[in-house]
Amino acid sequence: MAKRGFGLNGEQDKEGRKKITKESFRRGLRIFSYVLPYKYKFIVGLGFLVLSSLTFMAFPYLVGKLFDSSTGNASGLTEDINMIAIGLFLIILAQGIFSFFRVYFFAQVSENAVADIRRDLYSKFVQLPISFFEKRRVGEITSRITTDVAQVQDAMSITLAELFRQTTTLIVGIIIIMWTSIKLSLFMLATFPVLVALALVFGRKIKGLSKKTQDELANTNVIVEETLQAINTVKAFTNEMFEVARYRNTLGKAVKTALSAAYYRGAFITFIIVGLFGGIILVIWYGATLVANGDIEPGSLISFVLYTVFIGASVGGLGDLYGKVQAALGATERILEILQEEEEPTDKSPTALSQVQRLHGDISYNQVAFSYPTRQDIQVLRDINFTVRAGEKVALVGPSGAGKSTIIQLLMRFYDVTGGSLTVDGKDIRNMDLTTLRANIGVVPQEVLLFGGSIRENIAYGRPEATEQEIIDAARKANAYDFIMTFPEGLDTLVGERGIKLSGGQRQRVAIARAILKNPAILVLDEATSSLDSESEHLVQLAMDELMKGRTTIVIAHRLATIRKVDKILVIDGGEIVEEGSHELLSMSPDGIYANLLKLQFELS
Ligand SMILES: Nc1ncnc2c1ncn2[C@@H]1O[C@H](COP(=O)(O)OP(=O)(O)OP(=O)(O)O)[C@@H](O)[C@H]1O
Repeated sequence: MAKRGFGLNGEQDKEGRKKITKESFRRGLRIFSYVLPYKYKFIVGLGFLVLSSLTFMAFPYLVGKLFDSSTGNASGLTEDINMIAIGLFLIILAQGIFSFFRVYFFAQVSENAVADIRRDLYSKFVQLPISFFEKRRVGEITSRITTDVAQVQDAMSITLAELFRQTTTLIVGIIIIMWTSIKLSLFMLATFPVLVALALVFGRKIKGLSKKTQDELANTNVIVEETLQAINTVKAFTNEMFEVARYRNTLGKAVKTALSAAYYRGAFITFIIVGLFGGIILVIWYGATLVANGDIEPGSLISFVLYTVFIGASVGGLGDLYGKVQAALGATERILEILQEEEEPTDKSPTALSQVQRLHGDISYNQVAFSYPTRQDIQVLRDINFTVRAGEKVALVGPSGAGKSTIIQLLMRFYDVTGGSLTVDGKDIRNMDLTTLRANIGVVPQEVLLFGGSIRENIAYGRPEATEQEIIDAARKANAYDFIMTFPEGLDTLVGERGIKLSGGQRQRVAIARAILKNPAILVLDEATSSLDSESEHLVQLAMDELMKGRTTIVIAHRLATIRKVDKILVIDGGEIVEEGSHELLSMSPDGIYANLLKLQFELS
């Protein structure tokens, strides 16, 4: 099951709707700050909305007059049937033109405002700390930027206009019918509120169900997303049918909810038809007796009935809109919650990267302890003490889950230490500018993920402003240039989706070229666990050696053969440093973990 919504509070139900209270409404209105830059267009759109809503109200009046003049009951301006018909036509024409401009202007406002919201959300997402993403599923985060924003857009363009139109119809309609005949109006209104109340209760139930249907559908999408992202795993485990069954199951649930929603929707429509038309028959019957008594003109009865239909339709529509406003308020709340999340303290100025101060690369871990924010009960690191002087090379070895990657994550300040301190060039990294720190660290990760663009773009990711020559030099140093040139499009070869798929060793060399281009003072090499063929391995190793020159390097080593030359090896186990020393020293103590790991790997190979 997807976790739903962020920080749902008491006023927000589990379906993500928001009770319409004064407070929630006031908070929801804050999203309209995004409309402010387009306020003039918004006001013009609003003007057309008022005009189109009001012109429409003249329609029943003129139809009544048309009827009166056809039966010879009219006088003055409304005597001429043709004139009234032309008037009617003009009104409809005006209504059509006003509606066009209303839609046009509101679309301009909502499309732009919504793009601004999406831009801000995205910019927020990429600047939020890693811990934010660990607490949520990707599908859930993307739905903020897609579904929730779409709901706000609906609210800004359609819902708001409809709300206004229906309310105007209701109020102006009631005023006009009162003015036409108090008696008939009172008769109509005596039957109407009952229908209104029932319609609202019904409407609410339906909104709840349709939201539930949407959520069930979202759950089915989560399965599609997850399995498509990990399609290799699904196939490797021959779990296709298992996934199909899982998907079918959730689809079944969605259909069940959708059908139950449809049942209520059908009943609602029946109720509206029977109830409202029944009401209209009553009004016509009573109105006919008034006409027979000479209390009102026949034309007025026709106008009255038309206004009653309008009023009825707007009441039905308002029930629908109530749910939409609720949903939009819920979506707004979730969007605003994200926009208020605290970003990482990186330097966002445009010159930040070009003016980064270069660090020496002295690193020191002082009694570092750490637990992940999502699992605070488990201490992943305890009492980690070591220093790496600028230019030195240190290797971290140890069993899987020992805490090696965590040690690196702390250096990147993806998380803050929970005990002790971590200094670079003698300064606690918590007091250091985050952009400076990260700009000085280059990472070649275990699993290199390339972006879907060209090889050139992927290398230039290390320094987007790099020149063509610098990119080529970096590719050469990384032993990547030769294989890149074997592709017909060279550096322009697309990788990933729709492009060429690079082998593990090739991807690593692209990542190395990227790191060379970044030219960091500190380097983190996370060795691939999967071994490459010896030719590829040799090329990668040479590229790594080139990359390490003159940089402080921390290697997470899985294949011990590659780290004999490092200055110091730290053996990590259970979140602690259990052995420390050079390869020669550690391999000499026969009972040591390192010596045993070495023996094990030797036997395996
Ligand atoms: N993001 C996370 N949230 C919570 N716990 C985590 C997280 N990442 C790792 N852990 C836990 O922290 C411990 C150390 O993990 P870490 O990835 O540092 O080990 P490692 O030595 O790098 O292992 P490997 O060699 O398999 O990569 C493990 O028990 C792991 O389950």
